[in-house]
This record gives sequence, structure tokens and C-alpha cells, in this order.
Amino acid sequence: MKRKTLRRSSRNSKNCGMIMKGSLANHFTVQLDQVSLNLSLQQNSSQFQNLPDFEANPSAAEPLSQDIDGGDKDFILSQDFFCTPDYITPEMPAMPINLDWNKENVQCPNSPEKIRTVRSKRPKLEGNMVTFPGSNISGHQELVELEIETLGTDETKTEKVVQLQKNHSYVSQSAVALRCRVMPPPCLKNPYLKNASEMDIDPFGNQRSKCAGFYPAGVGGEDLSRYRTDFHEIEQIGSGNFSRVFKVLKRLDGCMYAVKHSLKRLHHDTERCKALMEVQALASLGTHENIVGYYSSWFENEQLYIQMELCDRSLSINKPSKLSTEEEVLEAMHQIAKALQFIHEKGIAHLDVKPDNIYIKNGVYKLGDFGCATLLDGSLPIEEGDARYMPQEILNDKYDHLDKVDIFSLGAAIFELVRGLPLPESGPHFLNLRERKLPLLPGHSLPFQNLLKVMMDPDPTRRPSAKELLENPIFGRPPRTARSK
Ligand SMILES: Nc1ncnc2c1ncn2[C@@H]1O[C@H](COP(=O)(O)OP(=O)(O)OP(=O)(O)O)[C@@H](O)[C@H]1O
Ligand SMILES: [Mg+2]
Repeated sequence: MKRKTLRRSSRNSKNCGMIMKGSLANHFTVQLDQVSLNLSLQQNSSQFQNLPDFEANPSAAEPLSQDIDGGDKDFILSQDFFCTPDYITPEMPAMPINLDWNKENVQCPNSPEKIRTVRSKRPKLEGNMVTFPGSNISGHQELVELEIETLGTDETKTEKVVQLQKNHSYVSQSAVALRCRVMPPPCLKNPYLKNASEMDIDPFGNQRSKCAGFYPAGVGGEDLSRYRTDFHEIEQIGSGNFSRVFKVLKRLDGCMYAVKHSLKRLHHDTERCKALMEVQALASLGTHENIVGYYSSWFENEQLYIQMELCDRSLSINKPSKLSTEEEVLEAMHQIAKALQFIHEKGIAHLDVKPDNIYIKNGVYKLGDFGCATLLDGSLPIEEGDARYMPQEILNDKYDHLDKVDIFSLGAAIFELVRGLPLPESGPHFLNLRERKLPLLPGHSLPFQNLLKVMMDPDPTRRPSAKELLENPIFGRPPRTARSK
């Protein structure tokens, strides 16, 4: 099979779609990157020849006719060829069986400007209704219904393709989806990965058409929902200020995941880029036992979806905590300190360490919610996390020791978990905590309380780094010693 490229633009609606000349009684395949259209014509297709526009301007169709003449061939069509609804030709298992293919002089379906687009909600009519499976963004099938109406007198019978669309936009969802499949969306530079070269990041940079849209999956509608198609939603397992998190079953692999949806619709690129920072931080980190696993992400209905490893629960102060003994608290602290050492070594600060963002799975503690993550070198914007866990320097807009911000927050989070009371958001107690004046923690060892104090020191340089914290002898202490006061 030969493959040829059709470079003719379909922007001009007069360049009417598939001009199928000659021997299209056969089977041919049109391939366009991932899009493969198999057209099986069971009848002689000479009815497509007598196109007014083609006759008026035969040269316009020349490349096509050159390519198609000769029977069975493969074609690579340019993206533009499919970018107008005229040329949305979903994968077709068969042509309508009740079309009269022997009629001569049948017009090609008109261009979008000329046809009356019927947005009909009426049920399927008998007769010339045909259903073609199309493709949605994620590669799954959706149905596009084309109704062939016969109009006019007997001599001048014309066929009109009426596209039934669920939404009221002019361009069908399948058109948008197909376009998205035709040209890959932009590859974004991950700011957390300093060493990636431009070419590695964006191999399609020169070819990308702006019409492909900045994000591929923003077309909306249940039919095109990657979330609904790929996952079965079990239940909501959490919510934050910006998102809701669901436990889901992935249909294909039968495994459970957590999927986080942003609550707000992200209309603007700036909002989307900001939301993407969380994904990019997670993705750049790779895997670590104490960091929630990241699988994939996508935009849908202008919301960001993040597929993550499913954990059992968070350590939220509002949920029943099982951190009843100092050993358990130290274990949580030790594991999250390992996560912090890992991310700090990669030049990233979390900036929102708190019990809500520490999850537990099978006894393993995992740091999650990288929505505030930034670079330690200050080269990215800084969005501080929950003020209850922020040290004074952040509240004073001093960002010189961002790794130590995480240490303070971890100390504050552990302090909260041990006390079992929510930290204050303001007031004298709030200030005391930032001046190293921690109330005594009855039932807890002095070394442990001193460690919390040093982690929450007002001077960030006096706080231990994550590495130093992990080297603290308290973590190697036998449990019995830990219990002795
Ligand atoms: N992977 C996960 N497994 C289990 N539960 C999760 C997971 N991710 C999030 N959750 C639950 O959902 C809650 C909200 O998630 P997350 O903190 O990521 O949302 P957010 O809107 O960014 O929150 P915030 O208000 O802290 O900014 C978490 O506190 C936790 O209870
Ligand atoms: Mg959170």
C-alpha cells in the first residue's frame, strides 16, 4: 500500500471533501497519524464525480485525483483536510445500505456555510438513518449520527447530510475530538525538570497547528468524557479548597485509583498552567515510597483531572487518627521526612505540609497535594499553603529557606496530631507557636518535644534539614526508651 499526503487545505469549503473518482468501488484506507478511516464502498461511486465546484475548478481536486486514481491506496491526509465538519468522516464500517448508489449527478454534501444544520432532538427516523461510530479523544468510540434526507423532485433528488449534534455548537464534538487526535497538543515545558532540552520536550513544535487547541480534552460532554469512559466512580473520598477526590475503578486494568478533579473550571490558559504545576511537580519527582504515586492527568470540561495512587485516608485532624503512641507519631514523621529529603534534593519545596496532605496506605505514610510545590531556588512563583502550618518568615514574604518551611510545617503538623486539637489560625497561641513557645505535651518524651521545638524554630537556619532530621537519634531509639519520660 502506498501512502500519499494530501496537502490541499479544506478551509475553503468549496474544496468539497472526498472527491472519489474512478475506481472507488474498491476498499481504501485513509490514514492520518492516529486517525484511520476505512471506507468500504460497496457500489460504484461515480455519483461523487459531478461536483459543481470540482467542475468549476478541476485543478483544485487534482492532487486528490492523482492520489486516488489507481484503486486501492492508503492516504495520509493533512490535518486541515479534516478540520471542517464537512470532512469529518468517522471510521465507517459500512455505507448506508439503503442509499441508491446508482443515481447519477448526486451532489456532494454541501459545505457548512450552505447547509441547514438541524439540531433535532427527535428520535431516529425510519429509513435513511445511519449511525457511524466516530472517535473521541481518548480513542474510544462515540456515535455520530448522520441522517440522509431526500429532498426535491424526482429529477433533482439531492441528498442532504444532516448532522445531529447533542450540543448546540456549530462544530460537532467529534470534529473537535478528531482534530485533537490529528495534531498532538502542545508539550509543555516542565519547570521542575531543569535539564530537559526543548527538542525532547516538544518534538511536534514546528508542525503544531494552533487550531488543535491548547488542551485536547476540553470539549466537554459525557460522550467525550475520558473520566467516564476510563473509570467507574466508586465514591468521593476527600475534598479540599480546590478539588474533590474520588475513589475510582479503572475499567481497563481493574485497579483502584484516586482521581482528583479541580472544583473550578479553568477558563484561561494562565489558570490551567497554574493548576498544571501540581501535575508537573508530581511527574518530575518520579516514584518514592513516601510520595503519593502519580499516573496521569488530563483536562476535561476545563477541569484538571489527576489520576493518583489510592491511599486509605489522610491524617486529617478531623478524621479518627490512629497515631496514638509516640512511636507511631515518630514513624509518620520519619517517613514524611524521607519524602521531604527526596523532594528537597530535587530542588523542590512542598509548601503545604499538613495532616490533610499526608496520606496513609497499608501503614506507609505518603506526602500528597503538590498544589503549592515550588522550586527551592525561587525561580517559580510562590504560593504559600495553609497559614496554620506556615512559619513566620513566609508570612513576612521571606522566601530564602523554602526547604526549612517544610520542616516547620512538618513540626507543626506533628504537634497538631499529638495534641489532637486543630492549630489556631491567628491569635496569641498562633504567635507563640512561631516564637518557639510550645505548650507541654503531656505523656511525650522530652527529646521528642525538643525536636518539635527545634523544627519550629523561628530562625529557619536553626531548623534541621530533612537529612539532618532523619539522622536524629530519636528515630533509632528503641520503643521502650521512647516511652520513658
Ligand atoms: N491519593 C489519595 N488517596 C486517598 N485520599 C486522597 C488522595 N488524594 C487526596 N485525598 C483526599 O482528598 C483530600 C483533598 O485532596 P487534596 O488535598 O489533594 O485537595 P486540595 O483541594 O488540593 O486540598 P487543599 O485544600 O489542601 O489545597 C485529602 O485531604 C485526602 O483526604
Ligand atoms: Mg490538600
